[in-house]
Amino acid sequence: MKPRFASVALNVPAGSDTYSYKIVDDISDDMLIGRRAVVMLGNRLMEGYIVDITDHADIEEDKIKPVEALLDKEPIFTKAMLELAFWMKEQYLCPLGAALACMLPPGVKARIQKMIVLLNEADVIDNTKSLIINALRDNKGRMALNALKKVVPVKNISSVLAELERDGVIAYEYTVKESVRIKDSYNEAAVSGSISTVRPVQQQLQAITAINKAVDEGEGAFLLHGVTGSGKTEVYLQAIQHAMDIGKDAIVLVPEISLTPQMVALFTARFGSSVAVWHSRLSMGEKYAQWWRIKNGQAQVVVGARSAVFAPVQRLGLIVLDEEQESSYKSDMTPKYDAREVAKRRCDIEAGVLVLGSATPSLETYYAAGKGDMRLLVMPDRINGKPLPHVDIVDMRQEIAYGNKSIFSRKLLKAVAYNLKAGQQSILFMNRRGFSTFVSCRNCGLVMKCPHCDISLVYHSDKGQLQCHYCGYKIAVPKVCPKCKSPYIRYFGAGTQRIEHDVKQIFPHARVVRMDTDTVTKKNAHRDILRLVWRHEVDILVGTQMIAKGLDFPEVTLVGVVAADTALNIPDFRSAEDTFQLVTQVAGRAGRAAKPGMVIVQTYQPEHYSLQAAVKHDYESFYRQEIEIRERLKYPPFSNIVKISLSGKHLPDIIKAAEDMAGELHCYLNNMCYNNDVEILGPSPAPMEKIKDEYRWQIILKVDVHIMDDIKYDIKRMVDRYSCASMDINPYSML
Ligand SMILES: Nc1ncnc2c1ncn2[C@@H]1O[C@H](COP(=O)(O)OP(=O)(O)OP(=O)(O)O)[C@@H](O)[C@H]1O
Ligand SMILES: [Zn+2]
Ligand SMILES: [Zn+2]
Repeated sequence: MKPRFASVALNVPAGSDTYSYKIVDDISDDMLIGRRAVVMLGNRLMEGYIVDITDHADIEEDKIKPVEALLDKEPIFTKAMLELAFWMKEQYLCPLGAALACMLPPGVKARIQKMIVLLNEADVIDNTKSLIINALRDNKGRMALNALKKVVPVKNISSVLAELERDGVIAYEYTVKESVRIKDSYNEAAVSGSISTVRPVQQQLQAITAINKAVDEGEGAFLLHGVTGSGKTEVYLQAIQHAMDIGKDAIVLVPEISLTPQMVALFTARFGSSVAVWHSRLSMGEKYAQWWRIKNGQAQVVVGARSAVFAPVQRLGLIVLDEEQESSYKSDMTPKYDAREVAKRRCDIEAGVLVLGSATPSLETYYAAGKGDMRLLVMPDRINGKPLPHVDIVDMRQEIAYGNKSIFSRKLLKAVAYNLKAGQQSILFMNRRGFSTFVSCRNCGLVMKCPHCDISLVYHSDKGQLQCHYCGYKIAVPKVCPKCKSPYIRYFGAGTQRIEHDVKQIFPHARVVRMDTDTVTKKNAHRDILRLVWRHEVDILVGTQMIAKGLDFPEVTLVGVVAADTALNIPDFRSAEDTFQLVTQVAGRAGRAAKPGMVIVQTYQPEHYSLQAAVKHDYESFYRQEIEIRERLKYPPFSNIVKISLSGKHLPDIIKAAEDMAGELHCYLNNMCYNNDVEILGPSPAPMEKIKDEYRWQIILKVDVHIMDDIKYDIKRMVDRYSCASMDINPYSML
């Protein structure tokens, strides 16, 4: 037989994509490609993934080691998934092994143990050898290498073992332990609810028809732009049903925070035990079980957060991304992938149909739809002809001029009072948690900052603590200023705790509940709070982003955006877009059922175009103004952003590295005559200059979309030469 070699991808940070190993077993190529295997790299045993079988090796044949062991009974990656991984490697410049690793459930990573097996008890004179043989005999002829090393603590044990193996006295074996214990399969899907039938309305029907046709044809990409409460979910459900009817599978991605029990119940009510749920709150064992349910075809509908885009469905029909504008679809860890792009690519490879849905599409996506890269489906009306809520802007400067120093405008207070009286529910939205967002000394002006991060500490009233929201550092609130010893400590800036506190003072009889990451830490707390709201056992719900999107509470008629400026003032080119989206989304929680809704937006910049457009529910107008700015300033979608981050404990080193790298970049672009196609911003300190004792500098490149592929590998190579540097292509956070 001709020699065969496996190209094995390993999840190691640097180095080649694949390494060659000899195949010794008599197994067909098809049973090898996509299979997990144990191989030796240097003197380490590693788990790797066979991505190809060839008849030639990339190094001299006699230097090539054999594949030590094959894992699983059959390949775990399909050819399509391998192709997707190869694409990710090029797109995100990540190691091939890292791309493949994120397609497996976290628990699948094997713990590999090298075992020594005694084959015959030869008489030996060598002392070490007889020690080894005796030890093995005492252990029923089989020992893990590590255990043996403890019993026979000699330095040269490896070479002695090699001799014993050559003489046929011992052999090696590998035992592979999956690091998860498989518990009972996760059973969220079993709680099926009542199957309500919904009759789609005209605008839904048009969308459904178009998507279904594409699913039949196995090709197509859509942007479903439907206002809040227009019934997008029903479109997804019908399209999924259709895919299932013709024997295909569907993946539905939702932002982690929208993956509420309500959302899951909606899918399980419709599709029962065909649903697999995939989110970060699952334990490793649960994820592992779900993954295999999908892989084995027991689940045809996967509902999950970002990483569910890799769910191993067998016959992909449809991938839906709800709230496609959400930044959480972009991973900020290697591989730094964008689930929207991965979904698109996966659909192209596996003849699936992509549906991106949103009331406030990202600029990039809407631009792509405008160019014809995907088809635009519009649902301009709310279900049952419900009007969109009336939005009022309150100029907080005038409140101050009037002498109102409270965090609530007179208008908002009046509206809350009215709602309480009328027995209707209200939502107060604030996208910062804690009580006061910064604390300073009135005497010397010292601002209390985290000693590890260049960030103000946030006061948490329930614990009497100052906390850093980046590293978790906590201290008791100081009684006197640490610098000048003055007792006059002042608290500025309101967070959700403050809103809750003040609202309870003003309306002592109101039932107020707060929902943010501080109040949902306990298991089921999230569900319990939403249930209270659902049963109308709450009058006022105070919360962060967590309550801004997707929630469908019929009794909520008032939404107050307490400080629209917090999002607007973030130093990021997306801040206007984020603000428009946030205000539109949170406003969309109001007046979804019988009673009309009302929204009050408090701000110090009432004239800002993102707020003006949000007031009118005018996405188009916002888009036109924002896209013009993006084009003028060459921001995405008119360029690709490459963010090069440099971080480390020693600031001068970081600055030096940043300057050196910027010099190299300028020189490179000059030599390649790319000066007009790439703009270099910085080096400069990151907006958050220090986090967890690490200083952070950055260089931002705005790269013309046409030359990105020509230069990205060169830039990556430059960045890789600096151990303190990393790069991210089209990041979602510039902080
Ligand atoms: N054809 C229909 N007939 C009656 N009710 C419907 C129909 N379609 C959807 N609904 C109901 O309308 C409400 C709003 O729908 P849905 O939550 O899907 O809106 P959405 O477009 O996802 O909004 P958002 O962007 O705010 O999440 C839901 O309560 C849903 O059950
Ligand atoms: Zn002071
Ligand atoms: Zn900190």
